[in-house]
Amino acid sequence: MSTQLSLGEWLHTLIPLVRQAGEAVMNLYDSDLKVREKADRSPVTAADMAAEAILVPALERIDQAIPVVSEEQAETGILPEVGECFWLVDPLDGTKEFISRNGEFTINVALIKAGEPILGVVYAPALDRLFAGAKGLGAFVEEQDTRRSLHTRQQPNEGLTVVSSRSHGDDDALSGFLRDLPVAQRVSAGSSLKLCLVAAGEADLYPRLGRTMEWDIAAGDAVLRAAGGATLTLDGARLLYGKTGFDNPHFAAWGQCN
Ligand SMILES: Nc1ncnc2c1ncn2[C@@H]1O[C@H](COP(=O)(O)O)[C@@H](OP(=O)(O)O)[C@H]1O
Ligand SMILES: [Mg+2]
Repeated sequence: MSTQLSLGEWLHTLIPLVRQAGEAVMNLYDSDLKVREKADRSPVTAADMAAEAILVPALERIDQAIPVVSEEQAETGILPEVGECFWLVDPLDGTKEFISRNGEFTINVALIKAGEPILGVVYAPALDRLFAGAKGLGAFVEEQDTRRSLHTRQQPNEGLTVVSSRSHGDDDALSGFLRDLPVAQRVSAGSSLKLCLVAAGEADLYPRLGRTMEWDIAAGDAVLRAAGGATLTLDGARLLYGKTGFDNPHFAAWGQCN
């Protein structure tokens, strides 16, 4: 990694940038949105584009040596060659939640090194929650003008709180996956917030048995790992990033796994 900045300095630089992208998204939240459907049939709006237009040039300016892979650029075929170290950006994750105006959408920036998400910032501007974390530095959330550190929790005696997608059902597969686990309750949430809820000890498990792309989850996964959690493939291996095509296999994100 050629950057002169440490992970702590990167976090310090990124947080105002991600907040700025969040402001641009919120400026469009109450407007009359035009929604276009992409090739994968997921929606995209002017808010996705506005946030990307802030994040991508800023990251490239700070360190030209680190390639940036961003969702909407990837959709138009702009995919840089990535080496050991690169950025993954989802300028608006949970676009469906943004369109239905339930607040559960996020701006996501992650730094990948050797297949591992080593730094991530996830901002939910409508909820006033910004999650961040980096390898070796731990994880934290900023809300209501205060910052507190985040840790995953031990599995409660009464059973697991399982969080799953609000908009992308994988119900049969999910029920099968959960059949032999001690589930106390199931909750739904949009976007990468699910990973952050596990990082914050507000949930214990997020199984995703449907399609996701690396930029959807890398920042939330970085926060989760920094808070003590793990994201595993169904074979039990740690999920890796920088895969051909940037799509993910099915996975389960755990607060604590034994
Ligand atoms: N069939 C599919 N192909 C590609 N991505 C999909 C998909 N179904 C869901 N997703 C991804 O899942 C994300 C939403 O996750 P969730 O269901 O957990 O809220 C979407 O992110 P975007 O909103 O950034 O497009 C979208 O990229
Ligand atoms: Mg997106």
